[in-house]
Amino acid sequence: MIADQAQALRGLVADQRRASNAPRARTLAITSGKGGVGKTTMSVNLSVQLAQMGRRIVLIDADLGTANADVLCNVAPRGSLAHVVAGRMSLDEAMVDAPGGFRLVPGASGLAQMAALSEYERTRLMDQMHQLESAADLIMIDTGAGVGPNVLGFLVAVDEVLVVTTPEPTAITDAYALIKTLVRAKREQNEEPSVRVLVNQVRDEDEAKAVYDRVAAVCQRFLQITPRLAGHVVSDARVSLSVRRRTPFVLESPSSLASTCLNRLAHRLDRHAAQPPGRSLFRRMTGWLVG
Ligand SMILES: Nc1ncnc2c1ncn2[C@@H]1O[C@H](COP(=O)(O)OP(=O)(O)OP(=O)(O)O)[C@@H](O)[C@H]1O
Repeated sequence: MIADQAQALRGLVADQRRASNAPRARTLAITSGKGGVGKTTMSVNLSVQLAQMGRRIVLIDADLGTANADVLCNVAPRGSLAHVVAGRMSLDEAMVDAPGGFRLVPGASGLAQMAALSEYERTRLMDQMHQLESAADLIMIDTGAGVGPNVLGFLVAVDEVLVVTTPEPTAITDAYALIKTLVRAKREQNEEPSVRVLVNQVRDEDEAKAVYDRVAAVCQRFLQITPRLAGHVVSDARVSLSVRRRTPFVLESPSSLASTCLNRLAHRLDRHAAQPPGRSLFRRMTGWLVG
């Protein structure tokens, strides 16, 4: 049985090598050091905004602790990442159409640690992820907060990491701790991560710039990297209202200050996404998933 699975995996890797020149989606993980900073709210609204700009967006809710993107979007999940991992559904079957035109793979709060998956489960997840790469322009992965093994595996595998923080000192400290862990993990593979910082719940652009400067200064001093500023989103009562109404704020209040910020962020990320991608998500995940 194990020999069969290993053979299947080798076949899969060979297939992907052959297909490595095919166009593929860029991959972006949205993460945070501290919980509750607005990571999921930003993931959902960014997905809506980019979809409305004509991009094919898939958002995977990989927050295994508190998966709730489906709740924010008010969609009824047919299945989740747990069903995909268990082999009961394909990623395509688990995906649901979400508001604004993006597709969502609902999360699975009860899913075991990725590190604890069996070889069959890992192989299956890799295969499914790879199939997705040619069916989307951008795959966004909403990870859990902090730097557990599940989160780190995704962060190391994607093209780019968007770290969400607020001006709270604890959120800033935790954002730095997460970037530090990511930099170390990437350097073990002789790579440098591409990190952007999104400052959420600020008064204005000046406050966002001050928060970014603090994060960038410690990163430069202790890690010798300079993360880029992706943008900011102001603290806006319409955001929490839209969360309660389970409608993305960029749809419910398109002319609000928060929506203006989100729009700017989406255009900036989209410009960046136009650049040619590097290694595929599948290839990057191989090391992590094969273990
Ligand atoms: N820009 C903003 N203005 C006002 N409220 C906001 C803003 N961004 C997020 N919030 C509020 O912060 C709360 C937490 O947001 P969210 O659930 O997206 O955080 P999270 O980082 O994904 O949390 P978790 O760690 O639990 O996954 C929500 O109630 C949301 O309404």
